Amino acid sequence: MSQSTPVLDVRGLSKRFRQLSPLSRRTVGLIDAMAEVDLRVEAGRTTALVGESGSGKTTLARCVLGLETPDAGVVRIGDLEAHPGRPRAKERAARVQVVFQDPNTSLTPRMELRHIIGEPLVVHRAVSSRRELADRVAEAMESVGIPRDWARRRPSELSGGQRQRVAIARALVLRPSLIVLDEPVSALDVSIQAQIINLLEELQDAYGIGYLLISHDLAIVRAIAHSVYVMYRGRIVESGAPDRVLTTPRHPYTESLLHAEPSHPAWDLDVFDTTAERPGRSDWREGCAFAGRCGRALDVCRGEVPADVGAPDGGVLLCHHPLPSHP
Ligand SMILES: Nc1ncnc2c1ncn2[C@@H]1O[C@H](COP(=O)(O)OP(=O)(O)OP(=O)(O)O)[C@@H](O)[C@H]1O
Repeated sequence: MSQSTPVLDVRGLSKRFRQLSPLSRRTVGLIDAMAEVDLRVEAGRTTALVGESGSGKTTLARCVLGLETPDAGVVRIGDLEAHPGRPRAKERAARVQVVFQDPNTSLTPRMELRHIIGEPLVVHRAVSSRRELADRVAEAMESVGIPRDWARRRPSELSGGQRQRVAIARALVLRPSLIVLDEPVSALDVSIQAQIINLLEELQDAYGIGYLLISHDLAIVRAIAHSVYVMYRGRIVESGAPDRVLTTPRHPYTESLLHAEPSHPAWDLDVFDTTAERPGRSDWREGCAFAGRCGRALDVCRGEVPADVGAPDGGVLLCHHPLPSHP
């Protein structure tokens, strides 16, 4: 993978949650939601994070956004460095924004668009006059294809695609270097999805924004990502260029995602849900967490945590018995 300046550089990020008993609220176990994650997003590029439900994608995104404090590791956004002892959440918020999956729930339905889009500017004291506020809001609206004279309209008057444009305008208004896109089109009609994807690409080209894309939809990852990281049970098991990882995966888990894709593009079925009970090893304490589900598992996979053996394109490959490069 290329080594230009990252807008996001995550090193050794780990987060463990306490599992509480629903009755006594006592700790009954610990969940390693994310362990020793390294990840980069470069300016003007898109890094995709894929993995089934419960693999830790949201936890990683929340740690990047400063909504969750990791137990260990460093999050660098440009030259701003945050770590558990110095989270720097407020400073981070101006540089990294997020677009959520469902604009119907992420936008307050009865708030006027000018207030929804302008709010981050007010909260971060990024403007010095009402005039400047109105201009910045109008500029953000225009950049996402919403007419500036819609400023007094409300989300309840808009279609799903228009609402997602508003959510993107709100994310853009502070001119962040990084935007986390959390399933940005999966709540939209298929006919609208392509328009929003095109818009995101245009904005990236115009402003050089880095995107961290979380998506279950590999077609979207193929369409817009420049690099892809595959997460399983809190660890990155494979990474690299999408046209290599998603055509000749080396990790058996990545291959299983590709096999699940054609008939079930959302692949969040129970069988691919890491939170579901299943036989075999399920964590990384003594060996590979995927060994219990892996057709290629050897004794070593059950007894030793795999080290990164390196993917052919310079990415990560966490596997004792990877698939051949040219099957
Ligand atoms: N606040 C929390 N308290 C306890 N456990 C949590 C918490 N947040 C996440 N987890 C656990 O951490 C693991 C990773 O969850 P996470 O939501 O990050 O996965 P995900 O890949 O984003 O899943 P999805 O695609 O379903 O959103 C899961 O086992 C989840 O149950």
